[in-house]
Amino acid sequence: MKVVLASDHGGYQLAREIESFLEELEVECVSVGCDCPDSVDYSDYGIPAAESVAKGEYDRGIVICGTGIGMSIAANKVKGIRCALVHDVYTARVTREHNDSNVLAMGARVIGVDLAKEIVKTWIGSDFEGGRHAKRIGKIAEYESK
Ligand SMILES: O=C(CO)[C@H](O)[C@H](O)[C@H](O)COP(=O)(O)O
Repeated sequence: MKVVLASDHGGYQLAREIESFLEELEVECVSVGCDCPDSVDYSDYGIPAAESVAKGEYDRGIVICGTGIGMSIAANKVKGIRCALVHDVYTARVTREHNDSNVLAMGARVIGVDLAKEIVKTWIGSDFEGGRHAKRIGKIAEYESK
């Protein structure tokens, strides 16, 4: 699996932790910034990261800002992206199983490093169940293509 990782300044430190953690998990990860803790705009990093997932350059994306909200709003503007803002392990699993989320957003000012790692591990390791859920996300895709 190939994962693209993006953050703003609010998520910069946590993104570094997640980058190392993905390496431990032997998941290929490419960080597309930001590259230092100086103030930036989450949209400048979240949108290109989401676009690269939508284009198929990466299997999944992880986007991190202060609350995860800005990043999730930005990523979900990209056609084909189902970005889930997750701050607990249950949601991390269910958003893969039910929503087939292809981008994970987290807020570095909301959760700690250990929980973020658990979320990432669970989200990476959970699979879409299909069935009734496929019909539902199909309706979203249909709306998106209007
Ligand atoms: O979009 C956000 C809020 O929903 C992110 O948390 C940003 O990281 C945050 O707005 C950045 O705030 P700052 O005061 O500019 O550090």
